[in-house]
Amino acid sequence: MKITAVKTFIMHVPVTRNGVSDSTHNLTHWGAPGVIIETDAGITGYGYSGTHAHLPSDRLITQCIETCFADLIMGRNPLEVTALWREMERFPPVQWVGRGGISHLALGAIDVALWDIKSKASNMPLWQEMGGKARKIRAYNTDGGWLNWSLETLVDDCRRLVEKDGYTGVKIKVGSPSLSTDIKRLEAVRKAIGPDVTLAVDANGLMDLPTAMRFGKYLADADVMWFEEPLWYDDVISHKRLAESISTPIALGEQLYLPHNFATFFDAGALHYAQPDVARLGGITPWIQVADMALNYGLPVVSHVGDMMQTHIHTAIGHPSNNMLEYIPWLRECFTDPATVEDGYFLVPQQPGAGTTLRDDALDRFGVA
Ligand SMILES: O=C(NO)[C@H](O)[C@H](O)[C@H](O)CO
Ligand SMILES: [Mg+2]
Repeated sequence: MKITAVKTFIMHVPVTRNGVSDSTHNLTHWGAPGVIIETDAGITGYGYSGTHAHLPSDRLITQCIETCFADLIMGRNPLEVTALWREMERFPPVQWVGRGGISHLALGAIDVALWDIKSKASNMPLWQEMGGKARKIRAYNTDGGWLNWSLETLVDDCRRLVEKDGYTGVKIKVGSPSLSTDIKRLEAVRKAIGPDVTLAVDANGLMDLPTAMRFGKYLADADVMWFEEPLWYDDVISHKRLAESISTPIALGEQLYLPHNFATFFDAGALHYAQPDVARLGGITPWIQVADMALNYGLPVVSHVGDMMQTHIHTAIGHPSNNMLEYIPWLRECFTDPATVEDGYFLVPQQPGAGTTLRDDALDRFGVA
């Protein structure tokens, strides 16, 4: 099989109530800069990364695909996924300008598209291509917990997700201007959802170490399952100190671009829930490396969903380190096989491929130049 065409796209899709915030970001749309790879076998692969729909930087990602990586893979056999990933990841001119960031968001889109082709060529869903078997993955919902929600909306949304929609886990954003506000919101949500529902909090990297340490007591009292991205993303030492001073487990990974970054955090004992994201790490190929590492440290993987679950529901089923996955519904109308939750668990995808095949109308509806 040979690659015959590499075409890029950018989609910007509206988020819930047309605007969500966490401690660090405000966004009206989710960005999906991606790639469509055609082959001489008539099999087409789709892959994309996840951004905050900032068009100039989205264009840097698609330009990196078009001008830096496309020539490396044109005419090549797409089934040689790990070899092609290695060549692109260690392509000297690109490696020189950035191991991580834009080059890895671009690489991730391509690698996912190649795994999409590989799975379609085997006529299998990716989770089966990875050697997995059909199994239930529990969902937790982030979409009711945004920091710009009023206290009333936050409590109503989280209660509805549990009582009406059947979720057994929710996550809320923290990192308000004052810790007392975070504590009030945390306690109100725990009261509304009851003691048995999984509750996680996510600071998106905002807090300093003493504030996060102070918050630890309240997290324990509210039986919070994990404290996500409490501190600045690259600060291994402080995460290690925090992990040693509070009882609530630390979760992070959505901002880590390299398997080596995870190795450093694992080795330091600075995280407990690993959240690798194929859309940020450079694809499924390095995601498997990180998930294998986590397994051997006895640490669970609960991926961040920069892809809005389409590929991560496959990798979660396909890798034994995963039993749970984030759910955010924003991109469901873009795909032929949208990730779906019923009674708190993800349905097992049946279509061959990596879950990334676009509906015919997706680019007309959400495509931006
Ligand atoms: O942290 C997250 N999930 O765990 C969310 O992806 C971010 O909050 C969104 O990208 C909005 O910035
Ligand atoms: Mg997060």
